[in-house]
Amino acid sequence: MIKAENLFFSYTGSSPYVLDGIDLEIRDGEYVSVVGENGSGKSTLMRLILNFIKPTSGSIVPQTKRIGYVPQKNDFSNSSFPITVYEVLNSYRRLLKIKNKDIITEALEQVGLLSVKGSLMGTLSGGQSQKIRIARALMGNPDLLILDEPSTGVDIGSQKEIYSFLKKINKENGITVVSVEHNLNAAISNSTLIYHLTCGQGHLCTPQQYTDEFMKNGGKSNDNIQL
Ligand SMILES: Nc1ncnc2c1ncn2[C@@H]1O[C@H](COP(=O)(O)OP(=O)(O)OP(=O)(O)O)[C@@H](O)[C@H]1O
Repeated sequence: MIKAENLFFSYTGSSPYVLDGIDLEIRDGEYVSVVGENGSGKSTLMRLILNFIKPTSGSIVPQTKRIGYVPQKNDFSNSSFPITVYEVLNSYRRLLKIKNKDIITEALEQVGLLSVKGSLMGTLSGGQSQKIRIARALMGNPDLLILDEPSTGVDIGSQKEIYSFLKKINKENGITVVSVEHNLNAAISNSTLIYHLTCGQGHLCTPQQYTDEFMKNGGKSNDNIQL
C-alpha cells in the first residue's frame, strides 16, 4: 500500500505548492495510472513515493522497500555512448549485490529480448530500450513498480507489448504498478484505477469514471490529449 496524508510539497519550501494537501491510498495489487496536465506534479509525486525528495509537510509512505523504478526515458539517450545491454543490467546486478549472474538472462527472457544481450543500448529501438529499462527494474524482484511515461518514444506496436506485459506482471505476479501517463488511452485501457492530478489536488477514480468525466468536459481534457 502507498499512503499519503495531508501531503504538501513545494520545491521552494513555501507557497505555491506543487502538491497541495494530498490524501491518497493505493492498495496492493492495483495498477494505477497517474494523469494530469504538464507541470501538475506527477513526476514530483513519484519522487516523493521513491523517497528521492521529502514532503514539505504531511507524509507519504510506500509500505514496501522492494520498489522498481523506470525513470523517464532520458538515460542512454546518447546513442554513441558505448554501453551494452549486458553491461547496463550487470551494473544494476552489482548495485543490488545479487551474486547470481543468471538473473540477467532471466530478466531479458522475461521481456523477450535475450537476443539483444550483447547489443549496444544506442542501437536499440525505443521500444526495445524501454523493455530493457523495465527488465532492469524487475531484477530486484519488486512488489511495487513505478514508471514515468513508459510509452514516450516507443512505437505503437511496442507500446502494446509493454502495456500487456505490465498488465501481466500486475495480474499474475501481483506487482503493484503506478505509472505516470500522458497516453490517456493506455491509462483507461490498462489500469485498474486512475489518479487525476490537477491544481495540486488529486482524485482516484475508475477508468470508466475518468472517461465519463472526460466526455462531460466535451471530450477535451486539461492534458489537451484527444481520446
Ligand atoms: N527540481 C525542480 N526544481 C524546481 N521546480 C521543479 C523541479 N522539478 C519540477 N519542478 C516544477 O514543479 C512542477 C511540477 O513538475 P513535475 O515535473 O512534477 O510535473 P509533471 O506533471 O510530471 O509534468 P510533465 O507532465 O511535464 O512531466 C512544475 O511547475 C515544475 O516546473
